[in-house]
Parts: sequence; structure tokens; C-alpha cells
Amino acid sequence: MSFLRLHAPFRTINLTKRIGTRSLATATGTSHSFNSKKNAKGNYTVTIIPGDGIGPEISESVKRIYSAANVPIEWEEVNVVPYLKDGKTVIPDEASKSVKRNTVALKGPLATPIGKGHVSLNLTLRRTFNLFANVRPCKSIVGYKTVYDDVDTVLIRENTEGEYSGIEHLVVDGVVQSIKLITKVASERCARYAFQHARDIGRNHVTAVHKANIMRMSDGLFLDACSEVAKDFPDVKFDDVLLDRACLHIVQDPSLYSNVVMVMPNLYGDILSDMCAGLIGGLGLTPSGNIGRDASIFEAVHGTAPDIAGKDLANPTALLLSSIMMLRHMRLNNYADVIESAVLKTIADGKKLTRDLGGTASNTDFTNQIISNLESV
Ligand SMILES: NC(=O)C1=CN([C@@H]2O[C@H](COP(=O)(O)OP(=O)(O)OC[C@H]3O[C@@H](n4cnc5c(N)ncnc54)[C@H](O)[C@@H]3O)[C@@H](O)[C@H]2O)C=CC1
Ligand SMILES: O=C(O)CCC(=O)C(=O)O
Repeated sequence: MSFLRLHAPFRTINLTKRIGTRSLATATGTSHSFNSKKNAKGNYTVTIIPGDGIGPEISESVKRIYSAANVPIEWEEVNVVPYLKDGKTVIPDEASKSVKRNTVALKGPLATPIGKGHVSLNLTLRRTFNLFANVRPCKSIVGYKTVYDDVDTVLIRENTEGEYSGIEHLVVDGVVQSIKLITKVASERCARYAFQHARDIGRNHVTAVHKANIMRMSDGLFLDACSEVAKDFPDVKFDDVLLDRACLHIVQDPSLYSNVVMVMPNLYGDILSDMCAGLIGGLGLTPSGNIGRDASIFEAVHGTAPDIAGKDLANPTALLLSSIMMLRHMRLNNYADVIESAVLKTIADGKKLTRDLGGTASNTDFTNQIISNLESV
């Protein structure tokens, strides 16, 4: 199975038609947020948000690789900077319109100041476009040795509310309150996506990860919503596990979760996906897709990496793999397969690895190696 065959967003598909070179696994589903037409030159227009820190460097790598692979995409570059409207942080109009128009975007990381300043633009984007499910696959890379060689987790994170609702206030001096908002509608929507996704990728097992023993009402509602949705998917096994136990199990034996799709509230998904990334070699390797009904935005799991920004040291793999999820979402599977093989070959060969992977290559050298491998795969 290909590395990112894991990703199969909601879509309407003619099952009799084989897409790309392989992959019937991606060819199932129920609805689809990619709704763009090719332009007169036969290309799709895709929004690209380079982002902050290492964002512009890794975005440039992806663009160079796409150009070498002749991917039929024209990038529409927009910047997302904090912009206040009626006292609220909003996405600049130009960026908003571009994502709406193109229905698909590739995004570099955006920095969020700690404890002050504007609210997270990453979360603002997810809420603005109602990107209700965040798909985060994490699979060991053949040839790149870590403690485990059998990590193959798929995690779906509720992406619009929960602990990240951003509702916080001072009660009295020395006492603050942060509200974890959980709604039935958002929980059901995310759960339904998780069950459908499980079907699509041939994992007939969904596990809800929660702390409903402590957060009885909020996580309890999320868990109830998952149980309700499970009734509509009798072919998919459903169970649940406490978050702490799931963490313990995954670090002890990740293969326990290799046939499962995990679904969970926002914060748990943020943390658990970084933990899984650590098991396969770090944040430079893990992609994600923020899926909505009207648009989807693909981005690396990692942040802006300020410690290495501007030094040509960043590993572009996570953003490149996110873009491969995007290509499959756009049904450009042939291109996805070729680029994926080239990047996996580059890592497995081990000759030009970036520092996070134990090598000495710059981002530029690593990117050049992927481009030269495009020829041989
Ligand atoms: N979705 C997004 O845009 C996200 C944005 N952030 C933001 O990013 C900023 C920095 O956050 P941090 O906690 O430092 O997390 P981070 O993910 O930026 O960095 C954590 C560590 O991983 C390394 N790293 C991350 N990506 C890498 C790559 N592609 N290649 C090589 N090494 C890589 C960094 O050098 C650093 O040592 C913050 O402002 C945070 O709010 C954080 C996570 C996600
Ligand atoms: O918005 C941010 O700065 C961090 C967000 C984050 O870590 C995430 O949701 O993946």
C-alpha cells in the first residue's frame, strides 16, 4: 500500500473507473470538496499560502518538484497575515476569496504568538472554511530506521471546536476560565467522516479516543455522537479508548493501531499526532489534510521551526507528502504516485538526508535529489 493511500477524502466516485495507476482504496466515499475546473491551459489553480518561518523555503521546494514533474497545477500565491475586523482576527479578503474559488489549498505553517497578540491564524483558517476533520496519517518510512518500523496510524482530529474554541476569560485576578466547547453537530460530522474514511482505506475499525471518565459531559457528548454514527456503519467495528491508555499502547506497540482509524477531539489529536510523528522520525515527515465540504487545506503537521528558519535546513517532506494527499484529493493520482516514489526513494537511499533525518544535506540538496529521482521511478 502506498504511503498516503491512507488519505481518501469524501468524494463521489464512479467505482467502475480505475483512477491513476493503482488505488481503488481512494475511490470511495460520499461527497467531495474539490470542485474546480481546469483552466484554458488544462491546469488547475491551487491556492498556496507559503506561511512563516521555514514555510517559504519548503513551499518553494514543493513548487520546484511540481514543476519538474509537470503537475498540471498553477499556484495562486496569497499571504495570510493577521487582520482585525470588528475586533476579531480574520483572514485577509484576498486569501479568503482565493481558497473559496479554488476549493483547495496548500499551506505552509503560520506562527502564533504565545500568550498575547493575534489568535492563531491556523485555527482561524480551519474555522473560516469549516474544515471539520483533520486527517493525520503517520507511517514508518521504509529504509529510514527508527525504534519501530511498523508505525501505521491514521488519526482524525475534530478541527473546529473543543479545547481550541478560543473562549477564555478572566474570572477574577488569579483565576481564568477556558471553555471546551463540544457540540453534537460538529462531533457527528467528524465521526461520520472518520467512519467513511475507515471504509475508504479498508480499515474497518474506528476507535474513539477520549477522556469521558473525567470530562463526562463534553467528551461524553463526543463519544455518544461517535456511537450514534457507528449505527450507520454496521460493517465498521467501533470501540473507544481513554487517551492516556492509547498513548501508552502506541509507544509500547504501535502495530496495535495499524488497522484502526482513531477519531478524537481537537487537542488530543494535536498532541497524539506529534507523538506518532516522533515514532517515525519527527515532524519533518508527517502530512495532514484539513477537510471541509466547500474547501480543503493541506498542510504539514509541524510549525514554523523558528530555530532553523532561513538556514536552508528544513526538511520539505511533510509539506510534500501533504501535497500528495492533496493530489489524490484532486484525483491526480498518477502525479501523486510518481512524486511519492521519488521522495521515498530519496529517503531510503539515505545519500542526501536533511539534518533532522541524521544527514548533512540542505533542503536545496534534498529537493534536487528528489527531482533527479523523478526520472528513475
Ligand atoms: N499548523 C501550523 O501552522 C502550526 C504552527 N505552529 C506554530 O509554529 C511555531 C513554532 O512552533 P514549535 O512549537 O517550535 O514547533 P515546530 O513544529 O515549528 O518545531 C518543533 C521542532 O521540530 C523541528 N521541525 C519542525 N518542522 C521541521 C522540518 N520541516 N524540518 C526539520 N525540522 C523541523 C523544529 O526545528 C523544532 O526543533 C509556533 O508559533 C506555533 O504556534 C505549530 C504547529 C502547527
Ligand atoms: O496555530 C498554531 O500556531 C498551532 C496549531 C497547532 O499546533 C495545530 O493545530 O496543529
